[in-house]
Amino acid sequence: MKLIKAADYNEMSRIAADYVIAKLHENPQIKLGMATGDTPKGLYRELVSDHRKNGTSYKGVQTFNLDEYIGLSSRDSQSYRYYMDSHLFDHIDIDKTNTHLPKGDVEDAFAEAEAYEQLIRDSGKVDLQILGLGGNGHIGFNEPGTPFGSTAHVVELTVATRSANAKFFGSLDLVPRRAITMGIATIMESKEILMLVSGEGKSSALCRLLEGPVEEGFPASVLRRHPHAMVIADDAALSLCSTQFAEAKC
Ligand SMILES: O=P(O)(O)OC[C@H]1O[C@](O)(CO)[C@@H](O)[C@@H]1O
Repeated sequence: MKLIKAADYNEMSRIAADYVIAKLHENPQIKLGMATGDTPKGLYRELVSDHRKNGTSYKGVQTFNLDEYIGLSSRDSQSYRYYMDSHLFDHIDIDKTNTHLPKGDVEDAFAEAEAYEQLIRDSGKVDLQILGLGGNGHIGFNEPGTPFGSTAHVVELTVATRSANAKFFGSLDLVPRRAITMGIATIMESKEILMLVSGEGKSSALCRLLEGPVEEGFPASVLRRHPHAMVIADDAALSLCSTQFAEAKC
């Protein structure tokens, strides 16, 4: 796993954007795996700004999001579909029919999870998967203990994850209890993975990812088995990690 150090959130976002844009120029039909949450907002802001300034086109791009809350429709301002439209898709020239997320407002969430896995498989491999890091090590909504072999599935969210996301809903009670997420095997099928980590609050999780064992109890640790995984972390996120690792520039 490769580690790139950034001074702060803005630098992390710019480095990530430059990387994504370079990949997009190499392959205008790139399949991007998208993440939500606070962390990638700066990346999306940079992509929008580059699109406006330099005209980078997304006409041939397909996207596949990691997850969606069960029970929220695409019009709900807390749904991940709404997040993606408002932070990125509405501001670039992407064909929205090429942007994919699991549907949260379906009758049969289990069937939707299976259909989403199939859709990703039928589309070929995701070229570049963007990830954030949950404080408990979750990636997508794969909570600690999720088997590394898991494909897209319905998940009961932990209180830790719901509490972390209560900031978006205003109260814990309003955070949905279930979600559909790509599985860990789905994520690991991507040709390349780019994880973004920012802030002191993520530092102990980041150290465990960089220095701890690879184990299902800490889902993100699986990335150490991926041949092309890269983490861009800012100084605050690296602040608790061992000096030796924190100073390593790969
Ligand atoms: O970027 P944040 O808001 O810290 O969230 C980290 C991770 O948690 C999630 O929001 C899910 O809880 C992911 O989508 C995200 O990658």
